Amino acid sequence: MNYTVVLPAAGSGKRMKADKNKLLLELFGKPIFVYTLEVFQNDPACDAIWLAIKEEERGVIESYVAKYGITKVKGYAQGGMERQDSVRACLEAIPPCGVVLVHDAARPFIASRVIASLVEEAAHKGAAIAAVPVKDTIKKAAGGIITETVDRNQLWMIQTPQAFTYELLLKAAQSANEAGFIGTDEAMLVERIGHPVHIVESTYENVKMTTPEDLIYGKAILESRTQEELT
Ligand SMILES: Nc1ccn([C@@H]2O[C@H](COP(=O)(O)OP(=O)(O)OP(=O)(O)O)[C@@H](O)[C@H]2O)c(=O)n1
Ligand SMILES: C[C@](O)(CO)[C@H](O)COP(=O)(O)O
Repeated sequence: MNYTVVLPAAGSGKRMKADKNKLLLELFGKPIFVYTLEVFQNDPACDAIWLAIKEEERGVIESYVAKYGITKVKGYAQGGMERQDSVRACLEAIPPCGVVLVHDAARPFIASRVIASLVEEAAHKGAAIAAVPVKDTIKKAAGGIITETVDRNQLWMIQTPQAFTYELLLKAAQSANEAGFIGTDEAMLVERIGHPVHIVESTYENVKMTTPEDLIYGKAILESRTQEELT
C-alpha cells in the first residue's frame, strides 16, 4: 500500500536552545530534517512528501531538498501556530490519497519496517501510531508529592509516524479546528471523534530531536550504523 507523508517542519525549536530551526542543525554535516526526508525518498511505497514550513525558511529548505535530490517533495504548506495547524495546512493542500502518514521532521531515525507496518495497519483499520513501551516508573504528583503510581503495563510512549486513511484524518483535523480543540498528536484528534487508534510497536531509536542531549544520542545512533549509510 502506497502513501503520502506529511512532515511538520515549521516549529521554533525553543527547547533545543539553538540559534536557528533545530531541523537545520547538522549531524555529521547533514541537516537533521534531510535524514528524515531521505527515509521517505528511499521508500518505494512513498508516493509524495509534503512539508509544513515557515515561509521565511522556504529558500534554505528548498536548497537542501535540491542538494540532496529529494525528488518526492511535491509541495509545501505554511506552518501554523500549533503543530496540528501545520499538519492541517498540509492535509488541506495535498491531493486526496489512500493513506497519509504524519511524521515529525525532528524524528530522523524512524525504521522503514515500522513505516510499512503502520501503513498496512492504517489501510485496514483506519488509524495506527508508532509507540514504544514505557521503561521508567510513571507517577502522578501534586504540589511535589506523589499521588499515584500509574500501572506501567498500560502505558506507551507515543511517537510518530501516525498513519490514517486520508478522509478520516482530514475529518478529525477539521472537526478539531472548528471546535478549537488542540491535541499534542493527530491520534488525539481521531480519538476525539470516536475512531479506534491502533498501536504499532516502534523502536527506541525513533527519538525526537527536542533538547541538546538528543543530538548526542542522534550522533551515537548514526555512528552505530554502517559507514555506507552515513554517505
Ligand atoms: N507550530 C508547529 C510546531 C511544531 N512543528 C513541527 O512538529 C515537529 C514536532 O514538534 P517539536 O519537536 O515540539 O518542535 P518545536 O515546536 O520546534 O520544538 P519546541 O516545542 O521546543 O519549540 C517538529 O518537526 C516541528 O518542526 C510544526 O510544524 N509546527
Ligand atoms: C506528536 C508527538 O511527537 C508524539 O509524541 C509529540 O506529541 C509532539 O510533541 P511536541 O511537543 O509538539 O514535540
